[in-house]
Amino acid sequence: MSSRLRGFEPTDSHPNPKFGDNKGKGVIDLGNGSEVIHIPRFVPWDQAWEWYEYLDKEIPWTRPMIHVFGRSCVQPRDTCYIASEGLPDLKYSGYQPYAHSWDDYPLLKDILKAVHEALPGSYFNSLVLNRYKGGSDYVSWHSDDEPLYGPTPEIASVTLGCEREFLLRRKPFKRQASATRASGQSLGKRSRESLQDQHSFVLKHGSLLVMRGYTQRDWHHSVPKRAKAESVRINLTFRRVLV
Ligand SMILES: O=C(O)CCC(=O)C(=O)O
Ligand SMILES: [Fe+2]
Repeated sequence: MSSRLRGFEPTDSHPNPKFGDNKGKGVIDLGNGSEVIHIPRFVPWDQAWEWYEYLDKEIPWTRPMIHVFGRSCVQPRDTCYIASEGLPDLKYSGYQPYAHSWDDYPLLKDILKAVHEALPGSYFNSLVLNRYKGGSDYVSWHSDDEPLYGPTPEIASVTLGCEREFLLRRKPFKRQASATRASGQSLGKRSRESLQDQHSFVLKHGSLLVMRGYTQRDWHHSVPKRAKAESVRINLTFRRVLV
């Protein structure tokens, strides 16, 4: 078994070798204008491994110092930032990543094209890459609600390599909304479902997950530590910086 397959088995095959095999696509209505789309088999298995190998080797990964709750720490995963020219700078957790050019990584342009094709009407001009070297690398609870993305950002996230759990947790309700929730018996089944406070997704090799609408305003997300995740996961989150 090749080393890249350690810990992975292709549990489902790809009958359709094209991108955007939407079979198994799930749309999850989180309520109040927030929505998640999950396409478990966005990229064919072998193609996804080619992308993984290239990115693992070619991307100038860094592990910067960040500042959260008044403390400095090393970000618990590798990262890299790509952005089109002329966009305002991204800054998060006191860190301003250097914006690399799409032109230096032609494969990223191909991946961007595939994502645009899977999501008609979308337009992404920047990309945050993450590399989780094992189960002790993680991203803690946060939302990508920086003003430069606007009030309803669409964020498309591609997973390559080791599968990891992705959690969404509703931010605390505002007073009026929680009163509505407390009187839950008057709500229909669909409304009650949409008031679920936490969702979990297993993001597999080659999958695509999209957060839309008010998901960044109303929900936090995280990729928690997992002792059993022994190998590397690369994640690409495509975003649109407003100009
Ligand atoms: O790795 C993931 O699936 C999520 C990464 C993330 O939330 C981020 O880069 O903001
Ligand atoms: Fe995020």
